[in-house]
Amino acid sequence: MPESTHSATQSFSHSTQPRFAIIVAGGTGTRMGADRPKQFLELLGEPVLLHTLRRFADPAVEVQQCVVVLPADQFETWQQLCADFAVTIPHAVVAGGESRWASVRNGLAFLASEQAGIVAVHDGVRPLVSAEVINTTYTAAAEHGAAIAAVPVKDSVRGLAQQGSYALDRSRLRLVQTPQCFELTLLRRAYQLPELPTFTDDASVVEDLHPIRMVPGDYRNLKITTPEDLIVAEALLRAR
Ligand SMILES: Nc1ccn([C@@H]2O[C@H](COP(=O)(O)OP(=O)(O)OP(=O)(O)O)[C@@H](O)[C@H]2O)c(=O)n1
Ligand SMILES: C[C@](O)(CO)[C@H](O)COP(=O)(O)O
Repeated sequence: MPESTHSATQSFSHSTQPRFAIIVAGGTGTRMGADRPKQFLELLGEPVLLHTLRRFADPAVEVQQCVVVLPADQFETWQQLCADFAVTIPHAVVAGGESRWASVRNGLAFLASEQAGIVAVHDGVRPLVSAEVINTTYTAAAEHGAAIAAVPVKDSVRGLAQQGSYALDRSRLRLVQTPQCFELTLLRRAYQLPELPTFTDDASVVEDLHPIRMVPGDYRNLKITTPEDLIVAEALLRAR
């Protein structure tokens, strides 16, 4: 596998490659409006972030190294939660940045530069991700260089016009989830580019360098963003 290339696309080995995970939990959860960042709120008695970390510690997923990105002022909170919940899952903790983009960049910088393999970026607030979705995304990225989980749009969708609105063809749209998996050197190159003002996900950082493969996500893999998401997430966890 080339360490770096100037061509628009690279070809990647189909063989099993080492797997790394960056779990981004460096946000403050303004839309949740809770008394603490939403990654520390409890679902069925355990912090959201602990549920998420467990998903990546599942032996069925075979992740070699897991990096958790946290707000710099929340290290002690997490340390205390790990003690309270007797967490023994090995993971590194790295300080996040002002934006999700900066948090991913910091997580990436932690992974040793000589490492090669596939890295998953996953939201710390998507605690319901299944081993199947994680494995499918890693496998597709090992084959194609870049793969993300996504689901078809179920509702009708309209765009905003200067006056009124217009219908969009939902069959050509997908809702993007995490994990988003990439060949490590590709993601490193992408995160050397300037931060996009429209940034919301890693695929948008990589797409100018390499095509993004979409693999089936899961409607249950919801992102906890606003208070009603906690109710749905608890119901889904109970149904597991
Ligand atoms: N500076 C940031 C901002 C976000 N995230 C993480 O990116 C994921 C998705 O972001 P989002 O749901 O927007 O989380 P928050 O930024 O915390 O929420 P809000 O936008 O409502 O403030 C979350 O796991 C969040 O912790 C991060 O690591 N660093
Ligand atoms: C990456 C992501 O989860 C894809 O849906 C999402 O874009 C991140 O959430 P944000 O609220 O836009 O930061």
